[in-house]
Amino acid sequence: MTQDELKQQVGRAAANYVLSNVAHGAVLGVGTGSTVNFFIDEVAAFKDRFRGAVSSSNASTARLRAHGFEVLELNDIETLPVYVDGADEIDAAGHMIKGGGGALTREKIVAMVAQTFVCIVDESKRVDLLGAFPLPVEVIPMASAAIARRFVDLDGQPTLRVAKDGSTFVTDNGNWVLDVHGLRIPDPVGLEAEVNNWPGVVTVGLFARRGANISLLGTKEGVHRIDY
Ligand SMILES: O=C(CO)[C@H](O)[C@H](O)COP(=O)(O)O
Repeated sequence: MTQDELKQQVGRAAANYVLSNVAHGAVLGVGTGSTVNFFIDEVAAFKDRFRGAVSSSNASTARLRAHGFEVLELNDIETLPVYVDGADEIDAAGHMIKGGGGALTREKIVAMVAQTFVCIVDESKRVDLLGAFPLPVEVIPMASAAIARRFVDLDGQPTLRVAKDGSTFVTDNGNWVLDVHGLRIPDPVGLEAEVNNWPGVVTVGLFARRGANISLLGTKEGVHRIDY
């Protein structure tokens, strides 16, 4: 199976999960990325079962709307039963690196409100130690060099993310992203707390304090569900 086929398989499994576990008329929390795109495409056939969705990015909002989903403002929602999102890495405790698509800040906000975080990944994302994937950090532009120096002090190699056209990548919130290579992260909860405290950091792409509750892992042998 190709990686895309594994992603499609978990997208379908996540659609089945929400159809079985989320009450009629509820609002869905929807993440960002190619795996989530498969989820959106699969769940769209059942959109009338839901009041709508809260989205974590402009890209997911556009895809949801193209399918006729109502996209609601998080400020108008009190509870979200489930948030479905992908990850760049996930460890045995459900801690994740996220932000490969640059949507980490809104993803973390929507995840904070949700009761259950369902992480959908193909098996290549499952790791014993976080950090082989460069850690995305959304920063206020004027702080980027100062924050980069702090990561160098931690033996990381930060690079400023560049868009496909060669310009500096800008998030949906108007900020920049540092991708920090070469980190080994044995204490993701501690590093998340530390980096969160640095002035100019908007969001660090460690989702550890609020990790996944469930992962649906796409493998050649089928989808494995892991509860944390
Ligand atoms: O965090 C994310 C976007 O900010 C994505 O969930 C993560 O990058 C995984 O993406 P994909 O499903 O395309 O592999």
